This record gives sequence, structure tokens and C-alpha cells, in this order.
Amino acid sequence: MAAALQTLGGGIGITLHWIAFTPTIEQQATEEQKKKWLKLAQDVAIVGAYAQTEMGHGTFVRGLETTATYDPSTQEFVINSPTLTSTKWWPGGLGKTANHATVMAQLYTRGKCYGPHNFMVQIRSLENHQPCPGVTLGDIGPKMESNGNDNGFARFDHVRIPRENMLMKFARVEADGTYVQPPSSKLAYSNMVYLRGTFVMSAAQALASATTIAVRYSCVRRQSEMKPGEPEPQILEYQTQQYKLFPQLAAAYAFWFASWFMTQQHGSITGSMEKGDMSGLAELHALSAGLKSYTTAVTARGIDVCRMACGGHGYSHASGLPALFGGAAALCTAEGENTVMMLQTARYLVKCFAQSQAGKRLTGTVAYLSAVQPSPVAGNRNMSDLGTLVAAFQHRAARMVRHAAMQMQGEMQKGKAREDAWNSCSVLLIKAAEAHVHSFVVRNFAETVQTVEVDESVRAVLTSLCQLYSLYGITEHAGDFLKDGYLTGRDIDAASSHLSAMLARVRPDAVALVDAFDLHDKILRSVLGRYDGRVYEHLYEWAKKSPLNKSEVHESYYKYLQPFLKSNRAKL
Ligand SMILES: CCCCCCCC/C=C\CCCCCCCCC/C=C/C(=O)SCCNC(=O)CCNC(=O)[C@H](O)C(C)(C)COP(=O)(O)OP(=O)(O)OC[C@H]1O[C@@H](n2cnc3c(N)ncnc32)[C@H](O)[C@@H]1OP(=O)(O)O
Ligand SMILES: Cc1cc2nc3c(=O)[nH]c(=O)nc-3n(C[C@H](O)[C@H](O)[C@H](O)COP(=O)(O)OP(=O)(O)OC[C@H]3O[C@@H](n4cnc5c(N)ncnc54)[C@H](O)[C@@H]3O)c2cc1C
Repeated sequence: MAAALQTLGGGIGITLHWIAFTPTIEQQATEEQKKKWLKLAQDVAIVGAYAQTEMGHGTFVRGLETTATYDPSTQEFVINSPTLTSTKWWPGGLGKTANHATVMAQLYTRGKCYGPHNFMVQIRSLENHQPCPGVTLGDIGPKMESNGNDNGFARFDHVRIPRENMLMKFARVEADGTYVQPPSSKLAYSNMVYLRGTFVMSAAQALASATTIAVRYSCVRRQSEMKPGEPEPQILEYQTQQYKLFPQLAAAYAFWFASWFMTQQHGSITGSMEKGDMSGLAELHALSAGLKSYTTAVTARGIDVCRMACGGHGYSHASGLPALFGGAAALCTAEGENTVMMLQTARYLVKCFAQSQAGKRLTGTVAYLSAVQPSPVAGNRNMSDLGTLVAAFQHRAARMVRHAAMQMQGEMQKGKAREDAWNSCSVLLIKAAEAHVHSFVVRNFAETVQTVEVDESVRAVLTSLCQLYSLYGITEHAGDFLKDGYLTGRDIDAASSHLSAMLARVRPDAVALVDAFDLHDKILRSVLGRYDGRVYEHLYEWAKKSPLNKSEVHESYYKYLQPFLKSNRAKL
């Protein structure tokens, strides 16, 4: 799916139909409702949008203003946008493409508000595509990227829908207006958890694409002299170029492996939830929110590193890198803004820390929080050993979680309300949550490479890449590891020299490692990243297709430049 979207240049009007509307029916509709809508959606007999965000609220879902008020006399819900800021704003495909939408609205029944719930609303006629009565629709205008997608707005003026259009797999409203509670109020958000998981895969795909482009181009591009009189080397021979690109390449692999874990975890926890066991929901939410935030942020930064590593040609759309950057930037904001998502992970970690302090043995992705010793024993560590590197990341994360949680406790003991203490510690909390996710990605990478069975040499290359990823993380965040003396200055120096060795070790396999992503030219859409390496010929062909080259003398010359030059010359 991610590859298909990339081929389509970051999405079209129907993208959200596939990635959000149809999965929402799958996850939140009853069996009866699925019979009615799922096949229509799967066969694209209807086209849907996921309409949650409003002009005034995106992050704070509980603050949404759209209302769905139950009228028992007709057994209908009345969908209404009471204010300008309640206008649905941003949903992909909502502007011009969709004829249905799942609309998130505050549910009112018997005079009481029960919070945000999902409703199926027809927004355009199936006959002539005109907006349905009471619905005002439009496109929100050009964006940084993804302009093939008509992100739209919608206002509802007391639009009536049948009671059965509330997606009722979890919560229900009976015909007489009685509200039946879901097993967990957060199940209305289950589709967001799913989508955040898919964003981890999208981030991996985007970073894999950028590194494929930059590594291939760095083998075609030759510049400067390494040794006087010798031919210009491929720019990938420069250690600084390797230092820019190989950590991004390693991160792309790490994120693929993390996304596999996420998919498997999502399947197993939602499977248990189907059987009524909600115990895994909190961890699933914390992991998907944190991974979505971490991987998309690193990817956006990494794509820009790849762009700069391609010099001037990287700045051209011919490279494909600006489009990838725009796509990754969208992933940072959509489906839960990254800071807000990382704070959700921090919230879970603080709770887990408190449980661990109270003597509970933690399990799953946070088990290490109870296992790590607060007082480290310093010593000369073997910085080329993967086990040592994983332990260092876990120690760093555990220390930072403890520090943030204790700081918060301290603020509260000084009399601050919990919410104020949270806000004044939120920078520490974010950093702690990032360290936790980073440590998870490192551990998962290390565990995954150990399972490679096909070929000893493949395992060896992936192990080097994993070491490179870990060592880069340690040298980039050296202060965090040095702070309590867990690593010494000598350990950091050793990490730096191992990192240099890893750059040299990965170099001969770099092209094979990007080719292994198996990204076809049609998906990459990059002149610089072509599989055949014929960059310069195609750069020239690409430029010739610029709309400005359609005529030899552009019309703007006759309209503006010629009279301007003429008048300037006349003044001489
Ligand atoms: C996509 C494929 C692209 C492929 C690309 C490949 C290459 C790239 C190239 C080009 C690509 C360009 C593509 C661009 C495509 C973009 C597609 C965009 C699609 C976007 C869709 C959307 O954005 S839909 C709208 C999404 N909106 C959000 O996510 C809103 C975020 N806000 C929230 O989720 C909540 O409001 C928030 C969690 C912030 C707070 O909720 P609240 O109810 O207030 O809860 P709170 O009081 O804080 O906590 C209470 C309690 O509940 C727990 N909790 C919260 N959420 C959940 C949950 N989801 N599940 C479980 N539990 C949850 C929370 O932790 C608390 O627990 P306790 O601590 O009390 O125990
Ligand atoms: C390309 C794209 C596609 C989208 N597609 C859809 C779609 O299909 N359907 C849909 O419903 N929506 C869609 N959205 C909307 C998207 O989900 C929201 O924009 C996103 O959830 C962020 O919410 P916001 O815009 O309200 O940001 P805001 O919350 O206003 O964020 C602004 C700043 O405030 C900060 N902030 C906010 N709350 C807190 C807090 N509690 N603590 C600390 N800092 C905070 C943020 O960190 C950020 O720095 C899309 C958005 C984009 C960009």
C-alpha cells in the first residue's frame, strides 16, 4: 500500500478511502453494519473519507464540536456543526472525491454527552455527486505536498441519519435512546492506533526510498580529488558522505523491522481484545504512538540529510527527494501530532515506573524498566558487542524515565497540581519517551538480525548495520550515556572508532543493501536514483520536459521583459 501511494505521488482522492475509511468500518462496525457497508467500500461502490479533525481541534479529540444528537421520536441522529471552528477540516478526499464519510462527533442522547463516536454519513448524491441536503463541502487548498489528494472541509446543518449509522461494534444507542457503554471508552480510537502502526511502515518505506536514491547517486557522482592527480572518486568514498548516509540506511532497516513487530503486536493484541481481554490496549497505544512519532521524525530529518548529500541536484524535483520530504512531513503531523503522541507514550511510561516502584514486575516492551539497576558499575565496556550496546540503550532510557518521573513527583511534593507538574516536566518526559522508543528499536533490530537464517554472510552484513545504527545513536546522544557514568569518555571514544570501522565495513555492501529494498524506478520516481545509473542523460531529458521549454521564447518575454528592456534602453 505504501509503495502504491508513493507511486501516486503521496496520495490521491481515494487514498483515505483505503487507509482510513474502510479500516474504520472493519474495526468499528457491527457484523450487520459490515454487511451493509464493507463490501460497498471494498468494491469502491461508495468512496469514503475519515472526517475527524475540525478547523478548531485536531489533537484534542474530546474537544471536537460536531454533535450527533439522538432523536428517539424518529430514531435518527442529527449531525450538526454548531460553529465555524466545528467545520471538519483536513480529511483526505472529503473535498471533491468522497460520497460518504465516517464522522467523529460528540454523541448526545437523553440530554447527556457521551463523548466522541463515529457515524456513517452520506455526503454526496450517488446519482450526480451533488452535496446532500444540509452538507456544505469544499477543498481546503494547496498544501506542502500530497496535492493529488483533495483534503477537504464539511459543514453539517442538522443532517439526519438513521440510528443504525452509528458505528456500534463497541458502544451502542438503543432505539429508546439508552446508551450502552463500550468495554473501554478508548475503543472509539482503535482505528487511529491501527493507522499509526501503518505510518511506521510508511516511514520505513520513505527512508528506504531516500537512501536508495542518495546511495545510488553517490556511486554515480564523482567530485574533487582525494589524492592529487588521481581520478575523481565516487563521492560515496568520502567518509563524511558515508557518515551522512549509512546511519539513514541503517535506520530504514531498523524501522522496517520495527514495523514488522508493530504489525504482529497489533494483530495479537486486537485478537485478544476481540475475545474481551483489554489488558494489552494501553501498551499497544503507547508503542504505536511512540513509534509513529519517533520513526516519522527521524525519517523526515533523514530524507533532508539525503537531499543535502546529493548536492544541488538533490534540491531539484528530479531527485524525488523534495516529494519524499513533503510526504514524511505529513506523516509527522497527521494521525496525531508527534509531540502529542510522544507525550502519550511518556504517560504510559510514568505509570509503569510507578508500578515498578510499587514492586510490580513489568512485562513486554517496558520489562527492562524494572530490570535495570539505578546505580551503574562503570568499566571498560566492549563497545563492539551488540549485547553491550542494547544494554546501554536500556540503561539510558530507564535512567531518563526515572529522572522525569522523579522530577514530576518532586514538583508535586512542592505543591504543584499533577497537571502543572506534568507540563513543567514535559520536555524531560518527551526526551525520556524518545529514549525508550530508541532503545526498543535498537533491541528489536538486534533481535531480528539474530534470526536471519538464510545466509551467514547476510546475517554478518545486517549485524554490522545494526552495530552502526547503535553506535551512531550512542555518539549522537553521548551526554545521555555519560551523565550517570554508565559509559565513560573512553567508552564513547571506543564507540566513535568502532563507528568509523563500521562505515568502512558497510561501504562495499551499500548498493546491495539499498537494492534489497527492491524499490522499482516507477516507485522511486527519481532521476538520481535510477537503477541503471544513467543519471546525467536522464537529467537532461527531464529538464527538456520543463513547461518553460515548450517554446523557445517564452510568452512572458513579449508581455513583460521586452517592454521593460525597451524602456530601460530608451532611458540610456
Ligand atoms: C500513509 C501512507 C503513506 C505512504 C508513504 C510512503 C512514502 C511517503 C511519500 C509520500 C506520502 C505522502 C502521504 C501523506 C498521507 C497522509 C495520510 C494522512 C492520513 C491522516 C489521517 C488523520 O490524521 S485522521 C485524524 C487523526 N487524529 C488524531 O490522531 C488525534 C490525536 N489525538 C488523540 O488521539 C487523543 O485526543 C489524545 C490521545 C491526544 C488524547 O485523548 P484523550 O481522550 O484526551 O485522552 P487522555 O485524557 O490524554 O488519556 C485518557 C486515557 O486514554 C488513553 N488513550 C488515549 N488514546 C488512546 C488510544 N488510541 N488507545 C488506547 N488508549 C488511549 C490514554 O493513554 C489515557 O490512559 P490512562 O493514562 O488514563 O490510563
Ligand atoms: C496531510 C494531512 C492529512 C490529514 N488527513 C486527515 C484526515 O484524513 N482526517 C482527519 O480527520 N484529519 C486529517 N488530518 C488532520 C490531522 O490529524 C491533524 O492536523 C493532527 O492530528 C494535528 O492536530 P492539529 O492540527 O490540531 O495540531 P495542534 O494540536 O493544533 O498542534 C499545534 C501545536 O500544538 C502542540 N500541542 C497541541 N496539544 C498539545 C499538548 N496537549 N501538549 C503539548 N503540545 C501540544 C503540538 O505539539 C503542535 O506543536 C490531516 C493532516 C495533514 C497534515
